[in-house]
Amino acid sequence: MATDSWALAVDEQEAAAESLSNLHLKEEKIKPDANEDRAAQSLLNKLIRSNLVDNTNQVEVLQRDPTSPLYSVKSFEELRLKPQLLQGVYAMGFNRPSKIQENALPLMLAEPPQNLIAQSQSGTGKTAAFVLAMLSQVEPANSYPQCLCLSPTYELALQTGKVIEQMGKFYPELKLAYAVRGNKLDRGQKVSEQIVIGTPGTVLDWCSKLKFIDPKKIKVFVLDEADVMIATQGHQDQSIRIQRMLPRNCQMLLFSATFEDSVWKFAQKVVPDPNIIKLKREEETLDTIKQYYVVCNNREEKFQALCNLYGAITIAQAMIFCHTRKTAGWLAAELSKEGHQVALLSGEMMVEQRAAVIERFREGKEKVLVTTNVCARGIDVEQVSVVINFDLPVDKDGNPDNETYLHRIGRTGRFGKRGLAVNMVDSKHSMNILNRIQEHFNKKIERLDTDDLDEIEKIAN
Ligand SMILES: Nc1ncnc2c1ncn2[C@@H]1O[C@H](COP(=O)(O)OP(=O)(O)OP(=O)(O)O)[C@@H](O)[C@H]1O
Repeated sequence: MATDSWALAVDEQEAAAESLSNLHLKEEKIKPDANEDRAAQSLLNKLIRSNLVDNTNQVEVLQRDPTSPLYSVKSFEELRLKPQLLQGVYAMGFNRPSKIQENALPLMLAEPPQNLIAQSQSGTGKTAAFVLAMLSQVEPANSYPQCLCLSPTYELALQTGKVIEQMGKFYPELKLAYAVRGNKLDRGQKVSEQIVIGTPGTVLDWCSKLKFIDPKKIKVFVLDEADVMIATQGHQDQSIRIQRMLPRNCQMLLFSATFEDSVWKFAQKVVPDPNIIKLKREEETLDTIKQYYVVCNNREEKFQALCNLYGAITIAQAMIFCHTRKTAGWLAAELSKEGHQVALLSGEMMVEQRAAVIERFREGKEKVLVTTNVCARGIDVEQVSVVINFDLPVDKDGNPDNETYLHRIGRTGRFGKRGLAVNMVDSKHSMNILNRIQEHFNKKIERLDTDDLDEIEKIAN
């Protein structure tokens, strides 16, 4: 997150300078902080995802009881799900369990139910897994909450709710309630729905102050997106307070896309005696990428160099990365003035708007996408074969951000597709950054003269 907060800080500085010059001192703009951005990123990923993220890495399983046999399933039938649920799974187009589901589902559906902490990158099937676990444990004849799921934001709760509704489609007696801000019940009323999904603050109120839910009757407790959750002030404490109200034999499940120390500490507080499942991210490499750099003196020259390259890069689809929203906005506008069709993906846009832009890009309706690092993080657009670093990625201290560099232009070995990366260098400082990136990966980055048409022709092929 270091880079993100750095870029946000740069944006804030720019915005501050702007507002000073406009003498709008009192109308201080409220900017989304890095945490909100993390939740937005997660939502964005959900909105644009239509498939599982493939992963060939081995799943690491740490069982609470190492002597019990390790089960994994290769089909949904093996799980002996209720027929209505199996029907729901197939209606969603799932033919077989994903890698993480192969191991997580037997553990979650075991008798007695087991606690679980699971970590794997976004899009690997975690949500579908815990939704299935909740739906399997519910007794529809009982009209009170039995499964409780915490999500970091209202929007993320709605997304998970949709999955519950889809998967439970053939289970009409099963009902779902949303414990989110603005969803009001009358005093003294009780929630009759069997599954409750909500944000920590509201769920805590519903369980304690307002007593809409009897926490002692909860059988399955899910804490989703733990990494996003703990990034929001107060959510960690609220989640722990909710967990403390649940019965001892309640099944506790926690999911996270990343696993920093802070997430791990939190997970251990809310999930006693856990089984642990981890799936590493697929490694990315620069082996199949041709890397170049272009020397310029300032932003205008970088723009000119980009225009020279434009014909060559638009043979395929390209992404252009800038450090701040402001540069990205400026660049997209300049390119448009030159008559180039480009799309802009910026942090100022609503998440839904961002999703629409990415969707158009994915469908090939847009060939060039200008964006900032913060905005593009975590978005995998596989067909992109050209990446332009209009600004090189740096961290908050101005050092090269190698991880982001690799993530922007690298490919997972399996796809092995060829790619092209062009880095714009406009100062001694950025040349130094480039050299350090080169050294770090021990991969040569060639100089490119964008006035030399033959050379440009060569890189495009
Ligand atoms: N077994 C499966 N077979 C095919 N598709 C699946 C399967 N499980 C999940 N999917 C689909 O793959 C996509 C990603 O799944 P899911 O949302 O469960 O992942 P996730 O790990 O929870 O991601 P996130 O961390 O973003 O919430 C969804 O579109 C989902 O419908």
